[in-house]
Amino acid sequence: MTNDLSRDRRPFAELSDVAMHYGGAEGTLALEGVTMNVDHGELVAVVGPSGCGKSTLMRLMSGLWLPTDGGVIIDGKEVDRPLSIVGMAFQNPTMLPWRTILENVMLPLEVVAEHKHRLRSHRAHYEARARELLALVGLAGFEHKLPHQLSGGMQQRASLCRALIHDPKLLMLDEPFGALDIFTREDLWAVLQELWLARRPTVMLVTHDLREAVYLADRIVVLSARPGRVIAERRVPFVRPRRREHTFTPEFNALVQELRDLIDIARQPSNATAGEPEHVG
Ligand SMILES: Nc1ncnc2c1ncn2[C@@H]1O[C@H](COP(=O)(O)OP(=O)(O)OP(=O)(O)O)[C@@H](O)[C@H]1O
Repeated sequence: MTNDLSRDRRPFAELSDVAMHYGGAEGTLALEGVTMNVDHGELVAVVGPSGCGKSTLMRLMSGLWLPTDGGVIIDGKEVDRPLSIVGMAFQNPTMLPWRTILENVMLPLEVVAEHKHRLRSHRAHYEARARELLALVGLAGFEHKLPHQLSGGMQQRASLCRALIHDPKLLMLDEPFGALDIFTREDLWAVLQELWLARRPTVMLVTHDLREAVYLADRIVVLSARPGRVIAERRVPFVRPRRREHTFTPEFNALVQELRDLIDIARQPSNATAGEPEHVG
């Protein structure tokens, strides 16, 4: 009992002095000295200059790569292999073109060993869950369409459902709305917020869009230019659910501007090896 309680008090994700060196000593140092925690159910956005190691951070947290230095602990366990408790969505929704939207959403249940068994015995339950998610993102009635029959924004909605179908404890979103027009993107911020509020998975969101980070995140982590280090963190104080009209308030825009200034500083090469991160909020 005591152990369970103490485990619950631990952050959900703990990164300690993490470094990632691709291709050995002569290769690319993508991240260095990254130390950060993420709480259970927290939505953290990671921003930083292009190529600073944001996607690398996501790969290390999901166990797709192992760090060359330091440690990553997720949900109390050292990460030493790809995690099955992760759901992922990327800039490109990568739906399998020959499968219907419903079949694409169900895909993670078929490929992750521990879910395969459950799918066999509880197919009706999972299919109902897939339909429920699709309805939540506005895709009721499109279950039996093929991906090419949907717009990019609709495919991205479906890919969020696919990332959530197995109720992952950790949702990794790498530029999920980067390829979409601004109107669709803003619609999907609201959709994502609703999905997150419904079940509260821990979410890591990589984005180049600072308005997106401020709209969605509880906390924003700013990385330096490569090798990426945490140079600042900002807590986002705005109440939820956030709405589009909030993005026009002076407080919202002041935070976006502050992040923009931090990234400008981060982009200067001399700041890639800045010292202790600055924590605010
Ligand atoms: N598999 C790999 N092998 C070698 N180098 C890699 C690999 N993946 C990434 N890198 C390098 O590591 C650095 C960080 O890449 P990463 O994709 O993590 O950055 P990013 O911040 O996500 O980039 P962007 O903002 O452009 O999406 C880059 O210099 C990249 O070229």
